[in-house]
Amino acid sequence: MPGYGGVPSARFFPKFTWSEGFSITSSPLEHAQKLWPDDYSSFCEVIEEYKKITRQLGCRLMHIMLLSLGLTEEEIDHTAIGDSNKILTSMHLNSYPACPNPERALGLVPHTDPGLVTILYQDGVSGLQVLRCKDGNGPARWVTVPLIPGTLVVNIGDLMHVLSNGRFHNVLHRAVVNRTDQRLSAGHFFVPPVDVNMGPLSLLTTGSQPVYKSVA
Ligand SMILES: O=C(O)CCC(=O)C(=O)O
Ligand SMILES: [Fe+2]
Repeated sequence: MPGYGGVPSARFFPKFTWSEGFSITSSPLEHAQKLWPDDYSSFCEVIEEYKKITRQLGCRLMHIMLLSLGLTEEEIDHTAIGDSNKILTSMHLNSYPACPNPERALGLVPHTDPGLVTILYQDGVSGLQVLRCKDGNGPARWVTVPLIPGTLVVNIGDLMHVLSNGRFHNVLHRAVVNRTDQRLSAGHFFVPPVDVNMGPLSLLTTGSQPVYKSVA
């Protein structure tokens, strides 16, 4: 749902979620006008500009990812995400206020992003964690993503995992909160056009079984 609100998946999780957010599907104008009737235009301008630039970045990144899988430019054109003009995106702005009891709360429950890729901006406070699988150094554990000023985080979503036949891994992640600082983040989510079937790229499954079925 566009506009101000909480995180829908929070209902299914035993811990309290300590966050609020603002979802933007097309233009933020209508909802921003309601929240800040006298002072919405600079917010909308910044969001539109950020969306435009990160949209180009996300589409370019996905193109490079497909090239890295061995597809030619022509083969990319024929994939479900070959026409970048048809890629759909939405944004979610997250606020995690300082929390008096951070051990008992999470900002965002563990999840994978459902789409292709997500470009995530974090302000100056860390809190994003990814689940590192069990390895020689120990059992599965949550690892905080280091906050590097001036950088964006790119998450691989479920549909990119499927499209690449499991070559690009979607990552289970969550957001933790802390006692002293509010944290802000902004996710820009990329999904395929609505009318396409998403399955493993046939070029990646010749000679072997697709790991995933197509999803509509
Ligand atoms: O706030 C964060 O660092 C994570 C946000 C996130 O995972 C999401 O919005 O899907
Ligand atoms: Fe996420």
